[in-house]
Amino acid sequence: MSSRLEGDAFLKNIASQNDSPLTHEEWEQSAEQKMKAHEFGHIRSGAGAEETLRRNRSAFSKWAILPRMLNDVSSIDTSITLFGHKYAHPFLLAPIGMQRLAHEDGDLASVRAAAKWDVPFIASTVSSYSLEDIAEAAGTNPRWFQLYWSNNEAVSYNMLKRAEQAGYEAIVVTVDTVMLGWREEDLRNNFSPLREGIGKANYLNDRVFMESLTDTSDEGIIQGILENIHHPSFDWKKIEDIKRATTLPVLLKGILHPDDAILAVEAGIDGIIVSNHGGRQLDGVAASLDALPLIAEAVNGRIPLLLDSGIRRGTDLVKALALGADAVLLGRPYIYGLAVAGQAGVEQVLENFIEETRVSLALAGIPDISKFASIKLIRE
Ligand SMILES: Cc1cc2nc3c(=O)[nH]c(=O)nc-3n(C[C@H](O)[C@H](O)[C@H](O)COP(=O)(O)O)c2cc1C
Ligand SMILES: O=C(O)C(=O)c1ccccc1
Repeated sequence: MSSRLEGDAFLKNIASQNDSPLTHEEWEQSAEQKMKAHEFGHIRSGAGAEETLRRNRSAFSKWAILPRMLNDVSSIDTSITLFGHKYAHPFLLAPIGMQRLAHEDGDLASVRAAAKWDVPFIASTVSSYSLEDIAEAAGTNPRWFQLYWSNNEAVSYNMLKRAEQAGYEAIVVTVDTVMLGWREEDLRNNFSPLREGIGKANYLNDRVFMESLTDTSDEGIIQGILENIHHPSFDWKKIEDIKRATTLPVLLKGILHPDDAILAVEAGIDGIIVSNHGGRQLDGVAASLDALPLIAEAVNGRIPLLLDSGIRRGTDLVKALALGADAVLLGRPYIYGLAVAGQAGVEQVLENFIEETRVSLALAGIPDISKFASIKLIRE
């Protein structure tokens, strides 16, 4: 796939000869054509009646930007600093499990594409390749590790240690998935990628997990994963334990209520990812964009706020940052790139997102991200 954009963005956009999909909707359509219906359905769908999935998009169109003019935007600095690390762009790749559903090379292709554009990658607990293999493919590119708590706590702590040893820079603890949401698409198709072993790499590589099994057949391993990943007794006490167990910054992913954001700050948490898991967990909850202003007010700058669920283009990023986010996560869009064309597809999706973000920041009058306070949004 040839590069759409090289050199000056304006001239490049006009001269583009690239015939790959452009919008998120086009990538989604191409992915649907390539994939088996139940596999595509697992990625696309939300929980329940998909109210939240739809709301994640409509929330963005309810806000309109009041850009600033005459700010000299000839050079745009998109870099941000989180936990003492400087990152080139104000976005990261969201943790998405079982990427082998989309492409054989799975997470390895995604992390290589991320490395090409200096975009940090968040590896999932239920990845298709182990966190060590993903780290090796990342090379020097920054990566974070997303932890799903295991009922066998020793497995969780061992995964934390492995992530530290493999050079991960932060731990993302997902708190909205103590059990899977009511996923009607998967129920209809009787499909569970976890049951098919597509997300087992981190467990196979975990000495503590493997030694805990009485039955180490394929079936015994899957059973062990299912028993560990269903963790309804997860609570704030364990969050404090996790915080004590690692030297890395710890973020909570899946916070929507401002009071939970305050508890997170009080527990010494280093960052919050405002998220509703892409509408895949509790249906009917607020769009993360709508929860963000309340959380920003409660947290009052004490720790960084990230946001995901519904980010599809550069202008979405501008709105999220204007409402108080320090950075956003890109989810389904890069998985569709992966499904359509492997690493090259993810590279193309990221390149378009980076370039649209750059143009959007320039036209909003924001030459560098620290100037965000100057732009306003109005609610339609
Ligand atoms: C197929 C799929 C798998 C996911 N797996 C994980 C996961 O393993 N861990 C996690 O914390 N979030 C997971 N998520 C949620 C994403 O990290 C992110 O919150 C969500 O995709 C954001 O919504 P969006 O993709 O619509 O923008 C998954 C999402 C999808 C679509
Ligand atoms: O599909 C998901 O959204 C997800 O996060 C997940 C987590 C564990 C097992 C299967 C899916």
